[in-house]
Amino acid sequence: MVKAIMHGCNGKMGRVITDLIKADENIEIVAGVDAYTAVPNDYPVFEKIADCDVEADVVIDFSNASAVDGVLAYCTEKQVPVVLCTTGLSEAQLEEVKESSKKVAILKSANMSVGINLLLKLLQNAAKVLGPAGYDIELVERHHNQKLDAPSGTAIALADSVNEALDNAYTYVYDRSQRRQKRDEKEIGISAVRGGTIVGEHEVIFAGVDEVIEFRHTAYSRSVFGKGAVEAAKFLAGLPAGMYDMGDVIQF
Ligand SMILES: NC(=O)c1ccc[n+]([C@@H]2O[C@H](COP(=O)([O-])OP(=O)(O)OC[C@H]3O[C@@H](n4cnc5c(N)ncnc54)[C@H](O)[C@@H]3O)[C@@H](O)[C@H]2O)c1
Ligand SMILES: O=C(O)C1=N[C@H](C(=O)O)CCC1
Repeated sequence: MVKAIMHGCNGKMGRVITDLIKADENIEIVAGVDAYTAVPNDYPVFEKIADCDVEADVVIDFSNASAVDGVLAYCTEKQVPVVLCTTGLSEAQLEEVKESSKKVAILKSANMSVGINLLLKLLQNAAKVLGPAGYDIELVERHHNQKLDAPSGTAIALADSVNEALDNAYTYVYDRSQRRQKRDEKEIGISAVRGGTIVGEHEVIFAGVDEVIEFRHTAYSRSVFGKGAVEAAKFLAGLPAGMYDMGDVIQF
């Protein structure tokens, strides 16, 4: 039985994962961490991860970028692998994730769903054909009105996947409002929409002369992320230091 600490246990994703793990006989939550503690839980909850003295095999993190430094410090010190799902990390934090992965197992993914992880691969084939053929590449993401970061971590991951297939020759443009010029051929435009309770939508648009090809992923519930995170936690527990991603968990 894998013992997990749920970091961000009282947030939207923390609640989804708590329910999923209750129904899974191979993993249990032995402790939670959340700055907001006014929620009844079946496991002990600590306000800060540094206060958590419960032994575990893995940490699952869905919290806030400001909390991630503490998660990395805890996991490297206690030698507990971590499934890092929080988005909106700074460049310095991304560097720290890399450094920490030399000391402990880290699985970082902006999106735990099967669909997005498949899309990351499919897009590379499309980009290799459509990029050199001169198709313009644009990305649109839509999320709920509570989301703090923009663009989504998934949008950045999709753009990175396309860009990697094109020898990283493209730059990202997030806002055209101050520009009075045509788009560059080697741009990926990334637009973010926020509203209501939209769980998560991503569109990757290849626009050519007289034709448009679009790839779209829609998450209808948070359980698509939750299921992936639980599988990732079971996969990561006990693994040596290193950087892992959902491609290691889902074998396509
Ligand atoms: N990788 C994925 O598949 C995926 C999917 C959904 C959400 N996310 C990301 O996960 C994060 C959380 O999403 P959410 O919708 O659950 O958000 P949320 O705001 O509903 O929940 C976050 C929880 O973290 C807690 N928290 C914040 N700072 C903390 C701290 N310093 N210490 C302890 N707890 C703290 C909050 O109190 C809250 O309960 C976001 O960054 C989001 O973008 C990733
Ligand atoms: O609800 C969120 O917040 C989500 N965040 C991730 C992102 O930023 O890509 C994944 C989708 C849901």
